[in-house]
Amino acid sequence: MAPYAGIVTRNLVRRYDDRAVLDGVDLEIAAGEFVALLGRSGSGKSTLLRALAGLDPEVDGSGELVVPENVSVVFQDSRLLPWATVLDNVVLGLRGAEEKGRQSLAEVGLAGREKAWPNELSGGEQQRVALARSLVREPELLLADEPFGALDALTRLKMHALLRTLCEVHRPAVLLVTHDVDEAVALADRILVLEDGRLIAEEVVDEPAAVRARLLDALGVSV
Ligand SMILES: Nc1ncnc2c1ncn2[C@@H]1O[C@H](COP(=O)(O)OP(=O)(O)OP(=O)(O)O)[C@@H](O)[C@H]1O
Repeated sequence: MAPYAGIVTRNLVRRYDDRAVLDGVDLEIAAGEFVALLGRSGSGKSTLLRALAGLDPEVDGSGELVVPENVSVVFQDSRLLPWATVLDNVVLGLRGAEEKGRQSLAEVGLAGREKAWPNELSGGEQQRVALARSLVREPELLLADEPFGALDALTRLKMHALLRTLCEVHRPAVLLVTHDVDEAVALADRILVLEDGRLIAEEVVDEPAAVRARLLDALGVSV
């Protein structure tokens, strides 16, 4: 059987000492689907994402944990290497990928900046490089942990449009962790809410205004 191109978890549990920070998470994301994960601070969002990225050896799925092999992760800070050019940051570890790296940089709007150093770029541009670095690997699954959290509001809106376009072209499964209800509604096909390590709500984004109101309610924000 071909490997599943999205995510499946069943009863995913992560404990710190005796406390279950992930407390039986069942999650499915289909190939090409864009899912946002909302939750209050401390609800376990980053813990779940780390587990899905294979970065947490302690996670315990007494059921199943299936993720594709080719996973890319984007974080809130771009994590570029300061001593490598923009292009080298994109293709680092990939042989013979310069041309693809250039194409990826063009896709994120940075054609001509290949030889720049990371510190010559704005925060938004650095996140564009981080996106190019992810996409050049043609991931089946893109995990993003508040990738736009440190950007100003206008840059964030531009990055939303860019990410949507890139995902429509490349069609990875996406799990985007965010604090921002409006960001989730603008970007995702489906939104999940995590509370104390459990998924407590799910919304398919069909009527954005109604979905937004229900999500705020699920998050305990009264409007
Ligand atoms: N290394 C650790 N040791 C002990 N507890 C931890 C550790 N890492 C995370 N936790 C705890 O797990 C819980 C979930 O943390 P996590 O970072 O996943 O939350 P989050 O929803 O991503 O929060 P935020 O939105 O603030 O980033 C928190 O209560 C946190 O204190």
